[in-house]
Amino acid sequence: MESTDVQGDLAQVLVTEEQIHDKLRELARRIEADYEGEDLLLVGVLKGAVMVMADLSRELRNHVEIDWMAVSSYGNSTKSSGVVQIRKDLDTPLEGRHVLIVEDIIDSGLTLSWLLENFAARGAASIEVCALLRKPDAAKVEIDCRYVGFDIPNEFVVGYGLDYAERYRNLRDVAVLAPHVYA
Ligand SMILES: O=P(O)(O)OC[C@H]1O[C@H](OP(=O)(O)OP(=O)(O)O)[C@H](O)[C@@H]1O
Ligand code: HPA
Ligand SMILES: [Mg+2]
Repeated sequence: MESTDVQGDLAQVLVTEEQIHDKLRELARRIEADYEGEDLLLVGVLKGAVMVMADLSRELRNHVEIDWMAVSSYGNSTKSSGVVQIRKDLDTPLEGRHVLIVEDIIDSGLTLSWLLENFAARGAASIEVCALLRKPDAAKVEIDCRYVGFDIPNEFVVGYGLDYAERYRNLRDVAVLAPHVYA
């Protein structure tokens, strides 16, 4: 039978639940100040950004709307296919809106670079990015990200929304996936 020992699949916890929540609180205070008096449209990138959106949005005390875009480029792999596929588009027109894209991770940067280009064509008043995690050593394109939670090493991580083959999204911490799981 397949192993059910989730902890045995993890090499090391990188960011704990508590560190995540402290950081999101800190980022929320900056976002509130930067968008004071503005209506903000938060756009979460499904599926990975679900946890960040849930926790960040509840920290914010200004008026916000929430919409979702579903894109995928990793499939069941630990490497980006480089091809971003839209699985669900926004319900909201971006024309004249202040948009904050909420992401779990910037790895190669290909997903966000594609999304930023796609959104720019829709006439938003402003577009910024908030990402909980970023891997500086994995960047294939540079992304201008105003709100970054943690810079992490170039290793495949799971938890807090991040998956490998759709598993591990429900873990509370962010951890490095043990190589034996995908080797
Ligand atoms: O910077 P990149 O190399 O493009 O990687 C980052 C993207 O990859 C992951 O999504 P994925 O395609 O795995 O879809 P998912 O969110 O449904 O897991 C993650 O949630 C980001 O959206
Ligand atoms: O390190 C990662 N883990 C899970 N999903 C991802 N998508 C891009 N990078 C990662
Ligand atoms: Mg994924």
